[in-house]
Amino acid sequence: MNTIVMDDVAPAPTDVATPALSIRNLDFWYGTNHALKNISLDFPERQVTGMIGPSGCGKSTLLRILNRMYDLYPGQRATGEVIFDGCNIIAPGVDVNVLRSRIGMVFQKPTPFPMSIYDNIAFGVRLHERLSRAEMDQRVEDVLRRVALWPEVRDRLGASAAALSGGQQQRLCIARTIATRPEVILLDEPTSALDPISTARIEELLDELKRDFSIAIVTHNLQQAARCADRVAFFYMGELVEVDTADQMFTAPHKKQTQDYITGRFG
Ligand SMILES: Nc1ncnc2c1ncn2[C@@H]1O[C@H](COP(=O)(O)OP(=O)(O)OP(=O)(O)O)[C@@H](O)[C@H]1O
Repeated sequence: MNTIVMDDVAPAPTDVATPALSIRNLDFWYGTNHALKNISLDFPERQVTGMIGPSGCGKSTLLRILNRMYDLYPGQRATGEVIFDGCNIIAPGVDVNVLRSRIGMVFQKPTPFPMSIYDNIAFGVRLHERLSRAEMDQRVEDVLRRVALWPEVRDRLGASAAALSGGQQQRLCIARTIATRPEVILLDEPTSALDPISTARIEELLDELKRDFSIAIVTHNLQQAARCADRVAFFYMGELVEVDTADQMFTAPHKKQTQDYITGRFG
């Protein structure tokens, strides 16, 4: 297992049995725009955590913090702690390449690399591991089977990934993400560009993947959050309003803002 850092930190108090990730007192700024305010949230191991809330409430911003995507942009700044494997991953000194192999990200629009189906998967693996050709072939097959894409592509692994359908491309992107064997998978509205059948297949896949991975998903689709998530966090204007089990959130949320949002009174 590659290590990310540097200084260990004391475990944070938590309300979940085993958090894969713990956010404590997190603030985030885009220049002077204070986009996230004092967020504390745990992501339980091997569960799906759904993040919901109206447009602009900070869901995607939070997801991008979790694998340090904001590092790429000057003027964006986070304070607080995100504890992963005993380290604060937003502190200086973190190896972001290792971090991104252990906390993988899948985007809204399928973003296969402009290369073959095989190389889309092998590319990231080669950055972190030295596998023989046979081992790499096996890794590619394993992850394509895992996302239920193998029967559709086994005879054309050398073909361009761009020739796949949108739903197939998104499953390839998930295969690419799990190929480096991360502990956490972040998904930012992964089905919003897909048809209902492709969406259902991705949702089934999430249910299967949570046996091995801890998953955080941002979605605008409340039915999707109810179907896929074990826990749901509701955000509003940069603040975390409420987090609870999906059952509780969709049947009897504690806060009025949550209730108004899930019953469609705003958003
Ligand atoms: N690159 C940026 N520069 C400046 N402000 C930004 C940037 N990206 C997002 N913001 C602002 O940060 C806040 C949170 O945006 P974010 O995209 O995280 O919200 P969201 O809940 O994911 O919205 P949506 O559901 O529409 O994707 C918003 O006020 C938004 O305008």
